[in-house]
Amino acid sequence: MRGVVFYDPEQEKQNSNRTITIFDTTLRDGEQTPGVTIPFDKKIEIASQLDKLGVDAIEAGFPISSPGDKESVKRIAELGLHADVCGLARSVTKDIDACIDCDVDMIHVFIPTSDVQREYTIKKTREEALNTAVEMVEYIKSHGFKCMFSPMDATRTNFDYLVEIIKAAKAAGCDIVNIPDTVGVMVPSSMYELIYNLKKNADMKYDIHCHNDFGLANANSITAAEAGADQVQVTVNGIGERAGNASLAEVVMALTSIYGFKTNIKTEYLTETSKMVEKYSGIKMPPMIPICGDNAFSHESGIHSQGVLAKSETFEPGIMTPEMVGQKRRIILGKHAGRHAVLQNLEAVGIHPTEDQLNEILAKIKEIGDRGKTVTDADLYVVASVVLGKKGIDEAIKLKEVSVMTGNIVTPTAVIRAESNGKEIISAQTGVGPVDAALRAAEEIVGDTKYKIEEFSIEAISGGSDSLARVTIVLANERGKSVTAKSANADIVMASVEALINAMNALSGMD
Ligand SMILES: CC(=O)SCCNC(=O)CCNC(=O)[C@H](O)C(C)(C)COP(=O)(O)OP(=O)(O)OC[C@H]1O[C@@H](n2cnc3c(N)ncnc32)[C@H](O)[C@@H]1OP(=O)(O)O
Ligand SMILES: CC(C)C(=O)C(=O)O
Repeated sequence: MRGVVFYDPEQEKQNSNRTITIFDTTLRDGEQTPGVTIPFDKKIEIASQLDKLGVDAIEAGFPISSPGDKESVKRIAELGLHADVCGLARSVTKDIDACIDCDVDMIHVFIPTSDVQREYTIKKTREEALNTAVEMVEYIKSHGFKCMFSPMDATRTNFDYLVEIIKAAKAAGCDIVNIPDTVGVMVPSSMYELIYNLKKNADMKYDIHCHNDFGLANANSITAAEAGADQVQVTVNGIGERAGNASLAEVVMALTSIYGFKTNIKTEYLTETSKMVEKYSGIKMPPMIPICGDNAFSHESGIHSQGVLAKSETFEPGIMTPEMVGQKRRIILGKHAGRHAVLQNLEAVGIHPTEDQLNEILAKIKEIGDRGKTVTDADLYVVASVVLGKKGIDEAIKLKEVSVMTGNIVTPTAVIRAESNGKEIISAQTGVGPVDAALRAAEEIVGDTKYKIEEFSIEAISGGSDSLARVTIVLANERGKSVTAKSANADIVMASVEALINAMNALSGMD
């Protein structure tokens, strides 16, 4: 294991000889997140992205659950992906038949084995549940499909019974047994003991499926791999029932970067995959989530920024870099910033202040930060322009008027009047909505191919219909230089246009 005090080279050698396969269940357990339905076409896109990422298996859905789910599992199975496509089935033949109809590669059949679930859900005795499981595995195998068997709630199941049912499933031809920690009650030490003892008593290929009720899903999954599990079940961003599942990015990076295991994941696609699932599931990730979160490689504190600028490993793990996971390192300016960070951000856009100017710029940034604002690239440029007496804000684009027309029987249309380099310009555009129309019109002020909006996000700062809208825009010029600008306004169209004009002003100053 790397990055720990007690480094054990023998353990690292053993781990590096093992490839842990990744079974992704974003489209099945992930979609069981309360309130989440991923549209059909987005499921197809996510499946293709997961395949590009290199997951070994994709649980595409639960075909019996709805005609729509069955259709999407079938369509994903037809894509000809490199990953095995799997469908979920209860221990009833109609569920298995629905998976067979989809022509998946693998059928995942489950039956509750803990006393509480067995008695209160399927109402079968231990013996009846075991016999049903055997029948179902035999049914799947007789149709020529790969079979994964899950004794559901395995971690609350009597150990001797668990071994007995696993042995029976193995004898019936099951290819891999999944051990679900259905309600997330394990801790790493009990998980290690369970998998180690299962391997000893019922030698089999094992998969692990951990829920995050106590926040231990990732740790338990990794420990299961250490104890001998061959495969881990994960979801992108850890979405899933209740508190969710183990997170694909976090488990994969810990397995590979810390423990030295191999996986087939092309880690440079982790962040784009996370962003795709965030968008299509509607479950917004907090900035501080590991690996793919916006803050995962961001530094605002002056001491950290200075260290990272000198050598990134001072305040980053080093064994995992932003590039490895498709991220960017960001030096954020705010009330905690220091001179090194400000200087580097200015020099990156060709501004070279004197010592005194730098101190003045820093003081102004702290003033803005103390008012609770993050200082965007656009803010920094305006501050630097004023301090350096260089192209001031007076020469920038000045917004004079924004008017929009929208409704159910008119095409959304916007008119913008602005002054650019002393010349008045009026532009009008239509769009899919009022914000789109207004942004198109604003872009036209400088010529619509000069800048490209790389990112646009809008959020309501306070609740209610009178909430302030905060817009963040990342704008790039033809040479690939980009700036971030924000604006807040009670009117979403105004907030959007102001953010775009702020960004244009910052970029035009750098031309
Ligand atoms: C831990 C997990 O994530 S398991 C997967 C959970 N996912 C889902 O439930 C999402 C999709 N589910 C659905 O669309 C529906 O629940 C369906 C189509 C599967 C079943 O719907 P319904 O027939 O209306 O039953 P309902 O959902 O109310 O109850 C579940 C039934 O499945 C039975 N059941 C549950 N698990 C199993 C199992 N592994 N094997 C056999 N039967 C099972 C229950 O005993 C109950 O049967 P009953 O109706 O005879 O009492
Ligand atoms: C179907 C099984 C594997 C499951 O999702 C669980 O037990 O959480």
